Amino acid sequence: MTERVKRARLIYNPSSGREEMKRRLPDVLQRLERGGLETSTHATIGEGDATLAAADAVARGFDIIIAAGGDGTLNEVINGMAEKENRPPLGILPLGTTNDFARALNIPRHWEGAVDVILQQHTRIIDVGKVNQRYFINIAGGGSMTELTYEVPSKLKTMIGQMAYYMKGLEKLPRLRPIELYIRMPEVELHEEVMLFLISNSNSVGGFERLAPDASLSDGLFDVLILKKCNLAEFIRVVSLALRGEHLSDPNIIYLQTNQIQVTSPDYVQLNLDGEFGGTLPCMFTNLSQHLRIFVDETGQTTYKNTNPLHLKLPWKTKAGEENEHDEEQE
Ligand SMILES: Nc1ncnc2c1ncn2[C@@H]1O[C@H](COP(=O)(O)OP(=O)(O)OP(=O)(O)O)[C@@H](O)[C@H]1O
Repeated sequence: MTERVKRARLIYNPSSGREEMKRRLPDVLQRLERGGLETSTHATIGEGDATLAAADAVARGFDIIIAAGGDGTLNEVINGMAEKENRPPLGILPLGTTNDFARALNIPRHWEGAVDVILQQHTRIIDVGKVNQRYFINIAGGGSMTELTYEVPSKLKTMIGQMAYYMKGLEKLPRLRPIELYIRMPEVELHEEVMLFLISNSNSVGGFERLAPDASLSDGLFDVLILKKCNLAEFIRVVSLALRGEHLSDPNIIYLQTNQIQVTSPDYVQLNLDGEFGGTLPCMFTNLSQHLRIFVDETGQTTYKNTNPLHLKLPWKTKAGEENEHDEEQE
């Protein structure tokens, strides 16, 4: 009996990164189709649209959802899926500016490699963070500099990419100020003046690849990093230590793991969720352990080596119902 062809819903943000998806869409669709995935698309039109599109794709019974764009688009898609009972596996085409989450999962930055990872159909189950009624998969945070990611205008990111974040960061440096936080976890309670706090699910955040070195995407725990009140010189020193992954022993840093954390403040504190504005404190963060399946490369290596033709082991039959040749990928 011929296996049913799998149906995928590709939700893409045409404005992400350097607008690569606009140019690549026909190639992406052709590669997915040739790999046996019958794919329809939804181009997002603005904030929140990817959430609606993802919820709609779950309701319509798609076998696979694919999010193409940056961390913001990915976060919106997850928000449309996380509440649902039957959550199809999620593919990621990292076409944004930073793509922290894809980096943490070793998903190739190149569109062909990323499509091939989906076609291999190997998934990894990961934790999802819930904060009040919203969700994140990579990081939540508040305090100095954490507003950076949503304050940088999309146009500037299209023009100069990652550099836009550095420019905005420098602009904000002289205005650093501490916030007063009450932090409650099952293990400990803290009352501190802090520069910033980060609640991380992965170890790759904002281009800092060793920010939370013990973070695992599927251990049911958040890694909590708190930078205590300090002056500008200390702040810059800790940031440069963090770039090398050497910040954890600094006396200004508190580093903990937990599955639940409540954060309140008498100050007005905005929240950053996966790079997007996520409301304000107070917040309760809960780790939804092993909540979502994501397509990743089985070997942990980048699969993309060359352009066409496809030389993949496909775990399902193609649209025509033909057996796959199970070619080994070739150099
Ligand atoms: N058609 C659109 N035009 C402009 N903005 C859009 C459109 N569709 C969605 N958006 C908004 O763009 C935001 C940011 O997009 P996304 O994160 O995908 O790309 P990016 O900002 O380039 O990358 P990164 O987040 O990795 O820096 C989304 O959260 C969404 O609200």
